[in-house]
Amino acid sequence: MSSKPITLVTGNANKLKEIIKILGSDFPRQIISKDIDLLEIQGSPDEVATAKCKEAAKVINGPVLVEDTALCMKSLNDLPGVYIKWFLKALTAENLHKLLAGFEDKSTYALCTFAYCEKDGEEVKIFRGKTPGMIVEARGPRQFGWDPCFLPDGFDKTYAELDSDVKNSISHRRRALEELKAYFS
Ligand SMILES: O=c1nc[nH]c2c1ncn2[C@H]1C[C@H](O)[C@@H](COP(=O)(O)OP(=O)(O)OP(=O)(O)O)O1
Ligand SMILES: [Mg+2]
Repeated sequence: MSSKPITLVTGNANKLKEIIKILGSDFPRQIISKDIDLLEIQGSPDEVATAKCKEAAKVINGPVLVEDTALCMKSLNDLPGVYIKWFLKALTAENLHKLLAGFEDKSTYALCTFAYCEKDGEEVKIFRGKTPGMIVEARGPRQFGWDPCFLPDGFDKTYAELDSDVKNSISHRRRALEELKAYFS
């Protein structure tokens, strides 16, 4: 495996902050970030992350890491899934819970999919993390996406209400990064 710095490509500053915090100072590879809004295809979370990674590898001459986050509602057969960004944009966090207004079952899981590739044309490695919970009316700071609407199982606070260290200890992103850390160490 190369020891070149890894370029993390994301247009989302909140994601970047969490990833750097979770990886911590003992991660063996240097991470540099690049803010490019990559084209996102339609498909499964793995397909979306893989396509993003290949796209990033074409732009960056070296190791690249990308991440895609999906929010999967059981009553909607896992939609909005990878399309959550557009649903959130259209509805805002204030109205997201209304998607499930006609359904008893509010259970939803957050899924984080990282895709890593050494360079353009090389195999793409996938790392996944999932956190189960449910959708509630927005509560807490409106700082990061759907955080105010997601109540992780076992907690009485939404992601937005939880201390960031607590979110980072149980989040979909944390769980995916544990897999990634295991691969790189
Ligand atoms: O932990 C999270 N807590 C709350 N909201 C979150 C979280 N993680 C992603 N999100 C939001 C951002 C975007 O509205 C959608 C995922 O879409 P997604 O394409 O992965 O993110 P993005 O386009 O903002 O950044 P990127 O440039 O890395 O693709 O869910
Ligand atoms: Mg995106």
